[in-house]
Amino acid sequence: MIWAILPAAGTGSRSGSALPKQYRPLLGRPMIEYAMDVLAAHPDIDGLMLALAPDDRRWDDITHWRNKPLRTCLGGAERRDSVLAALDALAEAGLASDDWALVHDAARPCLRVEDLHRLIESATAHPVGGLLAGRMKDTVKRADADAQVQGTLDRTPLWRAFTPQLFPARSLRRALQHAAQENAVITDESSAMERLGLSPLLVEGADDNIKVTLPDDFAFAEAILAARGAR
Ligand SMILES: Nc1ccn([C@@H]2O[C@H](COP(=O)(O)OP(=O)(O)OP(=O)(O)O)[C@@H](O)[C@H]2O)c(=O)n1
Ligand SMILES: C[C@](O)(CO)[C@H](O)COP(=O)(O)O
Repeated sequence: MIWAILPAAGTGSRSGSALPKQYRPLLGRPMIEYAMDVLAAHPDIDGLMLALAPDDRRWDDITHWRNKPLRTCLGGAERRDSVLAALDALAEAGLASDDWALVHDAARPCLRVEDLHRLIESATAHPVGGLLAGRMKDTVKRADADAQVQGTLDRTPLWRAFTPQLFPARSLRRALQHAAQENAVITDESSAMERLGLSPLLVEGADDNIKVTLPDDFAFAEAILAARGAR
């Protein structure tokens, strides 16, 4: 089974939104619903698990999303903790040894079906798992505290990590437990696996799989979705 985990317990403080950004409407629909639709529609995804803020009651009476089971759990202080809480909740419900966890930011509404399909095909055939990512196309500078260039990096081996990130659920849970015990700074699931010496597979995905982070990103995401015919 593949469970889609959507960490959605953040406040979106960088976005300037009065609402938690994952619920800010895009073309009239809450942002989170775009990713939920794509994930729930994929035949290989068996259910959705949302990690939510303590005061988030939006999903209390919703048990399915597009005919897939929808579960919720209480998220944590950091994204890492929210993903681990979702894995703990799935484990309590009985994680099988061959279950997979596909973690996708609720703040990435523009996920393409074809990228999701390619990730599932590639990552489940890889001994570690993998993640959608984009090759670095710009020249990359390293700067000092005053934003003065200190050097230029070779961009050839550099990629930008996106989500979804797809790993065996039990392995990912152990990796995140380990990171939490060491209070390691974990900003994505792959880095938790990397800390154990594992090398996840990078699966190239579309650059328009943006994470809505700053105020200007809302209009950018709406333009991407509108160009695909969302209304
Ligand atoms: N404690 C947290 C923090 C973040 N997230 C989720 O992780 C995703 C990516 O994180 P980010 O873009 O950083 O969201 P926020 O933490 O809400 O944004 P900010 O850092 O601007 O407050 C978002 O869907 C967010 O809801 C979460 O589930 N639990
Ligand atoms: C997981 C992620 O989207 C991969 O790029 C990113 O690390 C999330 O970072 P954030 O600071 O929690 O938005």
